[in-house]
Amino acid sequence: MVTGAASEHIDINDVSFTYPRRSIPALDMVNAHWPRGVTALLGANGSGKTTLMTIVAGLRRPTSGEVSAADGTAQSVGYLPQDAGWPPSFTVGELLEYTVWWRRVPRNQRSTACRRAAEAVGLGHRERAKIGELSGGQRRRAMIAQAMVHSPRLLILDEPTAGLDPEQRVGVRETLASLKDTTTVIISTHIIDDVDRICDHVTVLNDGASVFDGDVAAFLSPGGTPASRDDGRSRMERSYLQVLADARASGTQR
Ligand SMILES: Nc1ncnc2c1ncn2[C@@H]1O[C@H](COP(=O)(O)OP(=O)(O)OP(=O)(O)O)[C@@H](O)[C@H]1O
Repeated sequence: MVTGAASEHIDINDVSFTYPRRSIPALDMVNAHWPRGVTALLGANGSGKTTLMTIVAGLRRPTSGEVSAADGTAQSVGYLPQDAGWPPSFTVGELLEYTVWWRRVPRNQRSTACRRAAEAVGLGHRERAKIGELSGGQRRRAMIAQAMVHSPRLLILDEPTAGLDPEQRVGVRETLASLKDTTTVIISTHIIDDVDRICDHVTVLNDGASVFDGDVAAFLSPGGTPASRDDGRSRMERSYLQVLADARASGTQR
């Protein structure tokens, strides 16, 4: 459960989680400190990103450890699950109106909030379109709008740019970058370019353990960038692979 703390950070302290009927923990003593701005949560399939996001979003309790957040942040969370579903007969506008209602946005701010969120994801002209009739990328953007329509202080997005075309991805990145000053945004992604463009902070999970947690500058020079610069990999990719190689060499994996 997320508890209050005086700092602006989200602090993840020794968080472990084991799914029922599983012997191996999905998260094993994870520590991270997420500042205001955009944090990328990286890691291979099955490394524990979704599990950690659901715990920070307050949807699961850790088996042990705790997550603490600045006062008020824990009550103001937006969450986009990886497989967000919604009744296909809802229109984009209805989805947003329903969300501001149950998120208790003051009545006189609701229509502005809905319009802003729809425009932020490039769906300002599609408010009357049914969710079920949107393309996959448009539907994803509608769900991002739904996660942020109440201006949460903590916005957690599980693979927000997956399935988007390059133009849409740029649009979503710009939207997230515009929230940097007011919101703690956590995104999980397999798209390293996303990290390079908008993230301030990086956390890498490997087999349920946190193997890197720091700002982008530190991520780009984890003990020296690998020697070869002609391997066709970007700086970010080299750093990511280096962090994983170091973790595996030092046995920080199961
Ligand atoms: N509902 C569940 N019940 C049991 N085990 C689960 C459940 N959900 C996830 N796991 C296991 O927990 C571990 C972490 O999974 P998680 O979905 O958090 O990883 P992830 O990093 O988000 O992966 P991906 O990049 O594929 O989305 C995996 O070993 C997975 O098999």
